[in-house]
Amino acid sequence: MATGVLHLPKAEGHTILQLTSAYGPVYRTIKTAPPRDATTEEIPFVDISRIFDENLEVRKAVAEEIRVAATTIGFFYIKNHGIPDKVITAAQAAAQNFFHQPEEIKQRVNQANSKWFNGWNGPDSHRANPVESLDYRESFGFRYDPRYDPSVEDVDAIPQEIKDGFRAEEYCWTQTANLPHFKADVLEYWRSCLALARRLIRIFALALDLPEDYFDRMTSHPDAAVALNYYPTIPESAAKETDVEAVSIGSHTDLQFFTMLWQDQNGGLQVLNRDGQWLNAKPIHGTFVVNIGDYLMRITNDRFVSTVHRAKNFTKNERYSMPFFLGFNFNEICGVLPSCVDDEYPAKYEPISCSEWVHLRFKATNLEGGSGY
Ligand SMILES: O=C(O)CCC(=O)C(=O)O
Ligand SMILES: [Fe+2]
Repeated sequence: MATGVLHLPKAEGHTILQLTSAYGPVYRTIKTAPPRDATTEEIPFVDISRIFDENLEVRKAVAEEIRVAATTIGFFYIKNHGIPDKVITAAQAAAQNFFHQPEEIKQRVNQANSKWFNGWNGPDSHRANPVESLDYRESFGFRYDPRYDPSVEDVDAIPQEIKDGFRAEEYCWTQTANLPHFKADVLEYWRSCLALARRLIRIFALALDLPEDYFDRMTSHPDAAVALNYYPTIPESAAKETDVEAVSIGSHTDLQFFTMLWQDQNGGLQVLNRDGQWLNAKPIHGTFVVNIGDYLMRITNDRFVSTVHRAKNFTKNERYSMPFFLGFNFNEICGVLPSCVDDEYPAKYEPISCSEWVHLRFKATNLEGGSGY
């Protein structure tokens, strides 16, 4: 797959990076200069305690900060997000307990047995980017289940067309029941992220000059997934390889609306800016990193950018991250948003359902994608 890349023209100090997208392979020119730390101008901090303010003008001010970040780098940190430390710590401990188990126990919940990409991905099972190394990563992922969503009063009353899109599998919990707190702690994290994401999506609506509740109906039963990522140290021998770059998770864009990523203090997340320079998005205690996904980029007519990122763990420690991915209800069909078209910029894309979108990307990836859905 990498061979096609070599025929593309390269400028001095640059190289070409191939990426997978729902539209097929795409290419970016990137600098060969080593990654450098992002400045706060490049990846800004947004204090989101203000999204709970009663005053619309205050919420609009937050939306404006998010609009600027979303239209430039496509990444920002959120602070004062209100998710209690103890919820995060418990979920991270649950992840650690899970990944530290012998392989035969993790095999019980192997994603290979799943219909819908739930469960455990073992070492060497995924390659997020076709021209980089296999991911030095294990992960555990699970998807929206209305029974665990506190905003759902009556699961039976959910319309059939929405139910048809549910992709949860209970085996994630029955096959991990040997860890007594795993299900409770991981689901508590998922629920906290879901509640925050539902508030944030209203600020995204404001940032797009839409009524604040514009996306509410489309996210009543959303494709909301958590991945627990476990990254062992990349072995030195792999780091020395020159023909293929060793990565913890290869260069990719996330697929859906937006992602909220908690990462531990080890560092390793890198974000590709518009100049093709890799920036370290260093861990900052008490924050999440939020990034725009491909679906949001599409429905904003490319105004909001879905930015390439990857992770590399070259520390001596094992690294954990816990992204929460938000998409629309699976049956929801969305075209380019009314506020993102005008005479000068007509809609570039047809309406597409969330499920079709996910399907396209999985097809393009040969099911080798990152956890970024
Ligand atoms: O672990 C990280 O820092 C990034 C993870 C990620 O990009 C993903 O899971 O989609
Ligand atoms: Fe990602």
